[in-house]
Amino acid sequence: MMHWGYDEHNGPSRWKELFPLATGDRQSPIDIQTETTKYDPTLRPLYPNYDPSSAKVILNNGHSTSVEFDDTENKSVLSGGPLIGNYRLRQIHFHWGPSDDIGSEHAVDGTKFAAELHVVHWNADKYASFVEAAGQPDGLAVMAVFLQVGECNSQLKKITDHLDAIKIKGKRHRFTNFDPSCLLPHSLDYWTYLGSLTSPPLLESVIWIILREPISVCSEQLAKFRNLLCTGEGEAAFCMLRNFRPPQPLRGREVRRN
Ligand SMILES: COc1ccc(C)cc1NC(=O)Nc1ccc2c(c1)[B-](O)(O)OC2
Ligand SMILES: [Zn+2]
Repeated sequence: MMHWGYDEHNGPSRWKELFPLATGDRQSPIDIQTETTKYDPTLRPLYPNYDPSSAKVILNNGHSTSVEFDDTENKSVLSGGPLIGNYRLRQIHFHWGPSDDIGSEHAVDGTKFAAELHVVHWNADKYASFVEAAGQPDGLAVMAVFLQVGECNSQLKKITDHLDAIKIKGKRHRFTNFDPSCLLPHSLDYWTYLGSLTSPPLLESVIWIILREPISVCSEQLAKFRNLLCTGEGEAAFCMLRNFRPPQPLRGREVRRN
């Protein structure tokens, strides 16, 4: 396998050949069995507090499209929920599939959504950098939001309108004055569990916070994500039709809800 991806020859079923954590006991995503989630009265409300000027750039990294934020100071942070202290916003990105009936990474009682937004934060109270935090069991906090196919999402349009400019892998475009809270649903009720990155290096450093209410996305917007290329300048063009990892074994982990 030359470089990991989501095709038959380099996809999730083969990642364990290069990334042994793939078979670890706190891997993500998972299928959330809502009947076995445990209400925890000690869980606090989520408190996202983002400064739109932290947004810097939107890019195509060959595996997804991401908006990167200035994480050199605590300008945009997530606190509350299951978290101790402030987790600093680093980037947001999306996962989707080749058709509207699949695409999310986490599932709910076996049901997948059309796509999934990940809002990635790192524990800047305890660690000096994202990469250091990514190696620690309490290093990262990722808020996941399900995208349910239906009405076009006018807030998501701020992202999909820029995808043509970053069609090719490696392309980046200035993208500022953007507060990712605009992509959150009305309710910030959530499930939470301990897991991992869902793509290599699959590090087991993520406190997952999955919002229970989805946001909407329409087929035309999903088609724009699939129009991105996972190939670079001068390479044979291949579209980014899918970039989701299927659910992984729970291995006895508890999923709590507020
Ligand atoms: C330590 O990992 C890196 C080190 C240096 C660079 C430049 C990139 C990475 N990779 C990385 O952050 N992946 C990554 C980060 C966060 C999330 C995911 C993947 B996801 O599971 O999809 O959602 C949350
Ligand atoms: Zn992700």
